[in-house]
Amino acid sequence: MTDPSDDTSLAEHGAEPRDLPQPPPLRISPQTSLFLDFDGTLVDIADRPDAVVVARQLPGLIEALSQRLDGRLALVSGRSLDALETLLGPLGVAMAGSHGGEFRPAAGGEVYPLADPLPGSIVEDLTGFALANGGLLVEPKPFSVAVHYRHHPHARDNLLARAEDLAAMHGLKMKHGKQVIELVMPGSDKGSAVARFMDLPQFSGTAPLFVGDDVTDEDAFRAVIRFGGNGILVGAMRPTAATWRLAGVAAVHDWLAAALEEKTKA
Ligand SMILES: O=P(O)(O)OC[C@H]1O[C@H](O[C@H]2O[C@H](CO)[C@@H](O)[C@H](O)[C@H]2O)[C@H](O)[C@@H](O)[C@@H]1O
Repeated sequence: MTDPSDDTSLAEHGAEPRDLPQPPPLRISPQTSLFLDFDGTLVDIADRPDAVVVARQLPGLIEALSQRLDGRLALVSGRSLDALETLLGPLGVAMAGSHGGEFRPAAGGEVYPLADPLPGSIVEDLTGFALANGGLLVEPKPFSVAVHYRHHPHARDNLLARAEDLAAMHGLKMKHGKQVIELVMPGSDKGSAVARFMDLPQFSGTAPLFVGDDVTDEDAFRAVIRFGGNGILVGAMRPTAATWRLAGVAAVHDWLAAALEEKTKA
């Protein structure tokens, strides 16, 4: 581990927080709805965004759970919806992408913007910065842009400063994920995406669970609590609004798969 943002910020908060218990088994019931983050939750973090390995059984597992939950499952990711479908295939589940900027309420249905498009000048500015600083990876998305410094740790502080300036100049939100700085259009985050899903008839009145690993998932953890649900942190313990914790991606897969097995046995 080379960067504290991979191990989201024990250092920033000083004292080590008390650990969280494991979640109870996931129950397939009309009161359950499920929101899943992608990177660090369903796939392990890799060197580059396009280098993640999607487990062969993962798309089928997500679709089967969504079917068993009668559509009360959504992926809520910082990635664009296009990037998610490139990696997972044309998945028949609800999704929100670009940190909540892109909202697709139904499998294969229309995509609604929850924010204004990111001005092209922001991507141009950051692309210039990336070239001038050794070639950082710039990942433009419809409502946000990510600049990855995983292979250029020396550029982190200058990138943070540049992104802070751009955020202040253009009224954008800045997010510091796992060795990535993202500028996001205001008006959407993972919490507002969860709230939009909870307005839909199939999610309404359920106790939502959100499973995520990153600091950008904290908005969603707080949102599910407002709806009477709980957050599940994935990975190492850190200060969090989550209630429970799973150790890593493999533990998430096991927890999800066990719910299907339980249902099959019932
Ligand atoms: O909300 P998520 O689904 O967790 O997406 C968060 C960001 O994930 C991706 O970047 C992270 O994963 C990469 C692949 O493991 C890794 O190389 C990078 O360092 C991580 O920051 C993705 O590229 C971003 O667009 C997402 O916002």
